[in-house]
Formats: sequence, structure tokens, C-alpha cells
Amino acid sequence: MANFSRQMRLSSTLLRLLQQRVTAVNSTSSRKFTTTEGHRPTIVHKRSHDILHDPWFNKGTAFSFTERDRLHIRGLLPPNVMSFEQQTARFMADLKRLEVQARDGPSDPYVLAKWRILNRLHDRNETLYYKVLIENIEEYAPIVYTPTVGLVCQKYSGLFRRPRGMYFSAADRGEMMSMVYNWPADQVDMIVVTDGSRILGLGDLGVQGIGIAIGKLDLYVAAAGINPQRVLPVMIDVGTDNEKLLKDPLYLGLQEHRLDGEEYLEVIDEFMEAVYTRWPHVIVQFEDFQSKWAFKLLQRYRNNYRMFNDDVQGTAGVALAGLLGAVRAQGRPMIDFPKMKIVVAGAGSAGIGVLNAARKTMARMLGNTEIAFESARSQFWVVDAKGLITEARENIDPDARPFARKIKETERQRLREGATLAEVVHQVKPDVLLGLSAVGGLFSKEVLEALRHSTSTRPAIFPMSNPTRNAECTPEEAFSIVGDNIIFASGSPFKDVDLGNGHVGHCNQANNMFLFPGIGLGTLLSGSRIVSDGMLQAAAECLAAYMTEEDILKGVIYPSISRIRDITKEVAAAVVKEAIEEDLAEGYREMDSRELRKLDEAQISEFVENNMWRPDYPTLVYKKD
Ligand SMILES: NC(=O)c1ccc[n+]([C@@H]2O[C@H](COP(=O)([O-])OP(=O)(O)OC[C@H]3O[C@@H](n4cnc5c(N)ncnc54)[C@H](O)[C@@H]3O)[C@@H](O)[C@H]2O)c1
Ligand SMILES: O=C(O)C[C@H](O)C(=O)O
Ligand SMILES: [Mg+2]
Repeated sequence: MANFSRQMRLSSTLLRLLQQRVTAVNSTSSRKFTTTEGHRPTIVHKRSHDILHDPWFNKGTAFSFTERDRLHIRGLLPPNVMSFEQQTARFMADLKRLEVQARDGPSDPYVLAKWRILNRLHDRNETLYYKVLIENIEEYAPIVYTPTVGLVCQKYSGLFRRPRGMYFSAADRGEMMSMVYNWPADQVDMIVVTDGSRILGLGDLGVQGIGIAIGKLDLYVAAAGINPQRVLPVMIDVGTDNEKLLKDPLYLGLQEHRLDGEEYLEVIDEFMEAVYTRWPHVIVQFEDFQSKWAFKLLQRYRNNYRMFNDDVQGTAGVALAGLLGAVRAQGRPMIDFPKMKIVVAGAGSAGIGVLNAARKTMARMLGNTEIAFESARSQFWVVDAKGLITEARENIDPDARPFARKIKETERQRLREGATLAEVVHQVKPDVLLGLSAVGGLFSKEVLEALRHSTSTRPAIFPMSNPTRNAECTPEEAFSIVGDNIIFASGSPFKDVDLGNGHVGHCNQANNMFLFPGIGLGTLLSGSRIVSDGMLQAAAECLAAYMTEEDILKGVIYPSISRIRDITKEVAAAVVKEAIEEDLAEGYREMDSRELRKLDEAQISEFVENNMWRPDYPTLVYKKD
């Protein structure tokens, strides 16, 4: 009897195994024989451990039996061959177990543990990692990207395991042109580079800022479908002025003060020359450079290289789309935008970028004349660490000067140089209060109470600073103090607010993640040599038009992150179209500029979609070098 039940157990195990094998066989045989690149075999030049430790080709337990023989890895893996779906499910179960044990809330103590688990998967098997990320983007973007990525950068010394990306330091001067050949990939499409000097709202984190470049590139892969083999996170370590890091024995970067002036520029110039020599078509996204350098570097390189600054230009487009959404949410036509009164707290790279873009858009709507440009200026009040910026400000930052209020105007409004944010909001009664100050809680009770007197029927509150703790206010504060009717959009994600009357206060996320992946992908596929103002404007307009009237009236002015792949495709198509119209498009692979010009709108969209990478295992075949 005992024997019989043992046999039964064995045969049910066997049956299960066989079923799994059959499923695996079926899933292979049911594959359509298309000519798409994903199903052609990939030739590999390594075997054995090398392939298991190579995240580009590793499939872990999903290697089939024949592949295990071919690649000399039989016996190096547990015997059960898992399907891609089983692997995903197993990984998700593990990740979920952690969550069941700790029901989180906004200050989830397990975010770093989740990041670690995801990071380990990233090291082992990139294809599976991106499948998990894409299928669960809403849940895990806040882990691999903002806000958790900020914490990861802060704790980088402890979290560092396997290196990812490239590091160029001040000590590498004169060597970068050869160093760049140490990177294993012959093709790189996207580089995100930082010097770690202003990571989110967390200040100078030195070499630890590499985390932000990695997080942005994760979105390039997940949202824009850039091939993960062709992305490169870069950290340019020119030292740090963070005294704590300078003394920290575990710090992984150069323990000297930051280079400045010509010396600093020489390092960045050398880096740019090196990467464009090896990969002439690469797109370089500058990220989280302190404002002092952000504008200068943008002006220095934007006419000669395929580059853009995400904090200045990406943020500007995202904010602009939100501002236009706020106009529509009041039931007014977009063309009413130039009538909006906008108070901006923060005049750094992000704030100034937003101000310039909004002013230009207003001027265009008013007829694109010099008078229109001048008159648009008076719709903005800018408050920085020293208060309201007026023409009376001493040593005014040249980038902020165009937005300094005229003395006469301020007197008329009973304001003055250096007036506090609360005073400005009280006197101006703005339609929009937008924060890019990196100061958590800046929109205090006093400021929000003053906004209750806004002349708008639906005041808009945009605490755009990151990460969560640096947000100028929480949605709970905004809805409870200013009212249920407001439009709320924050840089870091917040949960919707229960307003207690059967209604929900919607929390939009106003983050440049809705634009930079599409700007990069569109630039890549158009083959444009530069990222023009027109291409950036097209990206912003595409995002602004994405939401339906019905959504907007409900206060939903940005898409949910679950739609990031779709919005990114649309943005990229808009960028390609604009590049064609501006005669900048030089084409991509077999789609040369002449072919590109023949495409209609739907065909451009299809072209974009067909060139977006998806996580899918190719069949691997070994070939000797
Ligand atoms: N949501 C997004 O997509 C997005 C994009 C880019 C930047 N950001 C966030 O914006 C913030 C600022 O970035 P940045 O590069 O402009 O930084 P920055 O340090 O260059 O600028 C900060 C600005 O805020 C001002 N400021 C400081 N204290 C203030 C106060 N008490 N009141 C009013 N203004 C004050 C400073 O004077 C300065 O002008 C960061 O937190 C960053 O994470 C968000
Ligand atoms: O990184 C983000 O989440 C947005 C932005 O680039 C920032 O610097 O805050
Ligand atoms: Mg940034």
C-alpha cells in the first residue's frame, strides 16, 4: 500500500513535470514563423559559466535541454526547465511575499529590500528583469526610479554589488578616448550622464549619483523600448563638495573637492569627444547637474551633439503639458493659457526651464511677436530662496533676470523685492502655484490658505520637487486646505486622497519620465543630429493632447504610469514627425531620410512601435569567434 501511494506520488510528480515539458514544447511550437528579429537565433561567442553570468544572454532556469547541451551548461542549473512565464511568476511570488509581510503605505520600510531583489535580477537576467518591470511598471517604477532611486543613491556605498555603467573621473584626464573602448558593446544608443552634483532634491551625492543614470535608463528600456544592450549609464566623478562624503571611509568616489571652471569643462569636453568618437550616433542625456553647469553645458553642446538636458528641457515640456491641462480643467480653451497667473517657487535649472517654455508658448499663442513675448513675461512671479525676484535684486542670476518683476508693478501689487511666497500668493491670487525648489513643505498652511483666494475656479498646485520628502506639500494638505476642486500634480508619486464625501482627490504625477524616453527614442529613430526646440515642443504638445476632455475635467491631467509605453510611443512619433518637418531627419538603419519623408502619421507610429525592444528570449546558437 505504502509502495502504491509512493508510486502515485511519483507518477503525479512525473505527470506535472511532463505537463511542464509539454507546455514548454507547445509554447515553442506555437510560435509564429515571422521574420521579426526577436525569433532569429542569436549567435553567441561564449559558453559555460560565461553565458550564465552574462545578463544579456542569460535565461537562468529557462535554458532548454538542447541549449544546455549546446552551451555546455548542463548540470550547472537545477534540472527543471522553466518557461518564461513560470520564471516571472516565481520571481513575482518572491517579491510579493515580502509585501504580504509588510503592508506598506507611503513610507514603506521595505523599498530598499525590493530594490535589492530587483537589482539582483537585473544582474542575473536582464530579459526577465525588464519583463517584470514592464508588466508591473506602476508598482515598481517608484522602486527603480523616483523616489526610491534617491534613497539608493544616498545609500550607494552599502548597496554596491556588481558594477553597472562607466565611471570617468578627474583622474582619468587624457585617458578617456581609450577607456571608452573598455565598454563591451559596439553599439550604444543612449547614455545618461550625471556628475552627481544635484541628485533629485538631495544635493551633491558625488559618485553615488550613478544610481540616477541607471534608473533613467531603466525607463528608457521599459518605456521607450531601447535595447538594454545599447544603454550606458555614466558617472563623471569630478569630486564632491559634500563634506560628509569627503570624510566617509566607505565612499566609493574621489575624495576631493569638485573641479570647477575651465578644469571642469575640460573633463566634460573630453568625455563628450570620447563617446562621440566611439559611438557617433549616440544620444547623451544630461541629468542632475547643478544649475550652475546645467545651462552652460546645454548651450555648449546642443548645436553640435545629439544631446539634451532632461531637468531643463524634459521638465519644461512636462510642466507645460500640465499647465495646459490645468487651463482645460477649468473648462476653458487652451488658447486662454496666456491669461494664467503663475507663481513659481524655485529658479534653478528646472524652474527656469519651465518658465522659459511657458513664456514662449504664451507668446506663440499671442501672435509670436516681440510685444507678445514681452507681455507674456508679466504672467509669472518667481520666488527663490531670497523671496520674490524683482529688478531690485542685487547680483541677479542672468537666467532669472528675464522674469524679475518690474519695480512699478510690484509696488502696484503691494509687493517688494524679497516678498515671501505667502505674501506673493496672497497678493497675486494665482491660477497656478508650482514648486521646483527642492524644499519639502514649502507650500505651508499659510501659503495654501492664501491660495484659497485664487481667482481661478480650479487652482492648480504642482509640488514638483523630488523625492517624496522634498515635495512642497502633500496632496492631503492641498485638498484639505485649498479645496476638493483643485488640480494636484507632484513630481514623486502619491496615492489618491479620499476626500471623505464619496469623492477622490486625484494625484497626478508631473514627472519628466513622461517625456524623456520619447524624446530619446524619437531622436534616435529620426536620426536627427540635434535635439531641436521644435522637437521638444512637439513632445510637450503630444503629452498635453494625450488626455481626453473627460479625464481632464475629472482633474486627471497626466496619464497613469501604466500607460507610459503607449505615451512614449506617441511622443517619439511626434518627435520623428517634427524632425522630418524641420528637415533634420537623417533616418535610422534601412529607413533613410527619403523613406522617412514618405511616411504618413500612422506609418510613423508603426515605424516607432516596430523598433521598440520587447523582453523576449531569442534562441541562442554557439559560434566560435
Ligand atoms: N518633477 C520633475 O520632473 C522634476 C524635474 C526636474 C527637477 N525636479 C526637482 O526640482 C527640484 C529643483 O531642481 P533644480 O535643478 O532646479 O535645483 P536647484 O538647486 O538648481 O534650484 C532650486 C531653486 O529653489 C530655490 N529655493 C531654495 N529654497 C527656497 C525657498 N525657501 N523658497 C523658494 N525657493 C527656494 C533656490 O533659490 C533655487 O532657485 C529638485 O527637487 C528636483 O528633484 C523635478
Ligand atoms: O528624476 C526625477 O524623478 C525627475 C527629475 O529628473 C529630477 O531631477 O527630480
Ligand atoms: Mg533629474
